[in-house]
Amino acid sequence: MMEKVSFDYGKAAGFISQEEVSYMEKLVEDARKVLVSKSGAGNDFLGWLDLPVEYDKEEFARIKKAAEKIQGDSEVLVVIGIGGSYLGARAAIEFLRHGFYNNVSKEIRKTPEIYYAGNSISSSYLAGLIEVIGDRDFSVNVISKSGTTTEPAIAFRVFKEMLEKKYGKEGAAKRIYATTDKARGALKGLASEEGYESFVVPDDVGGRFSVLTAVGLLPIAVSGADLDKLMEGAAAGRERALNQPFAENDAMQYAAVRNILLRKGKAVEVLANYEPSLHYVSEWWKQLYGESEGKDQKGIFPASVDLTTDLHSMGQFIQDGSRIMFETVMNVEKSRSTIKINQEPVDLDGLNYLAGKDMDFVNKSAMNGTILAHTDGNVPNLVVNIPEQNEFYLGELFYFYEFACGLSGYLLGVNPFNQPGVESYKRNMFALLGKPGFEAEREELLKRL
Ligand SMILES: O=P(O)(O)OC[C@H]1O[C@](O)(CO)[C@@H](O)[C@@H]1O
Repeated sequence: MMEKVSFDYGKAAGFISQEEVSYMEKLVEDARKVLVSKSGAGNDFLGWLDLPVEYDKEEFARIKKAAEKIQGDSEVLVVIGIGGSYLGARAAIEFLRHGFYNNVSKEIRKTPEIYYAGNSISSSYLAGLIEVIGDRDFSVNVISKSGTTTEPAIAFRVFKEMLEKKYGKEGAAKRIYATTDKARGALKGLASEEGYESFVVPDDVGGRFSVLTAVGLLPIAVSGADLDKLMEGAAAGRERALNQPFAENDAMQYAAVRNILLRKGKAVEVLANYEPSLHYVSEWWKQLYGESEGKDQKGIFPASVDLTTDLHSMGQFIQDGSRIMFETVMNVEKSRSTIKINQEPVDLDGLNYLAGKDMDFVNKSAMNGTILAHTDGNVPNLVVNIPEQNEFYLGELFYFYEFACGLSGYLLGVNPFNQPGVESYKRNMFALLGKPGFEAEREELLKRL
């Protein structure tokens, strides 16, 4: 059988019977029909379903060209965006490229350093980044679907001014790449006015589902990763998700099993990895599931841990704290590199019993031991197997999670494709900042502070 990203709930057998899973089959099958026929809630945001096979080929070629230009004329790329407008790119670059991407020598990396801005409002962070760039040549990819999000807009103002000081207005315009709505929003207006090269976030693709649009693809291409392979993997994932029957359909089974666990009171899902380079896959996943399912006072709270690191901090809680969670382990089957543990003539550190073994053997033993320990501690453990860290499997993994998320939202009875809840903090912040139009709210809030 061809290797693939796969889902395995075998270790959760003590918590979920085969029968229960089979009861879910019809429900998940119905959810798939609703999703694929685009007849459910939020159906105007389903462009991501077909992206791996129906993307804009002209724009795809332009993304690769722009990436080459940036690679040729910039030592640094600053990716400005927040939430779905940066997490996918960051997840992909960290998953696919060197573990110390920005720190390793240019000879090894071969592509520009990549930094992220506009994902907080910290002036210390931005000032630090400006120092890191120094007087080196750089370009900016500013990404905002709405084109009006405060965090990236502020960061962009700062970097735009820096670029214009350094290269003049015209020179700066050639180093600014704007990824935004095709017609609406302040960023679109700015891009047209100033003549920035622009890429489109399609109307029917929400931020958290946009990694396979220009939103993710331009920064990923600049990092030197292979976009074609990424899309191929996503297309393979799509093929399986859309067409395979429940018994062989990993995305459908993941949606079914997490829904069963939620109904048993497991309201938290902890996504665990054993590779630091998967940290941002978890961050991307948390937004995907959190924004899609956390509404109408419902949903599974998506949390994540980096292991074995967090076994020495959060491990106690997972093993023995409130029994509110299940755990989903991302298992990278074949590690990117191997390091052998050598024999020492005198076994002072007591590690000679591991001599001759690869570190990855130790890592996998830690993983397997932890899965069983947490299972014994009444935390159902699910596993997502990833054959190895390459573009193809990452594309497959992205699609697997996205498709399962759509199904899961429908099983929960929510609209998985909106995010009305994120507006509340924005309204308060605008009111406190004195943004025109928020005067009444401002009075009320000031009384409460
Ligand atoms: O791309 P935009 O419009 O700047 O939005 C960034 C992020 O902010 C949100 O709209 C939440 O405020 C997310 O859904 C989105 O991914």
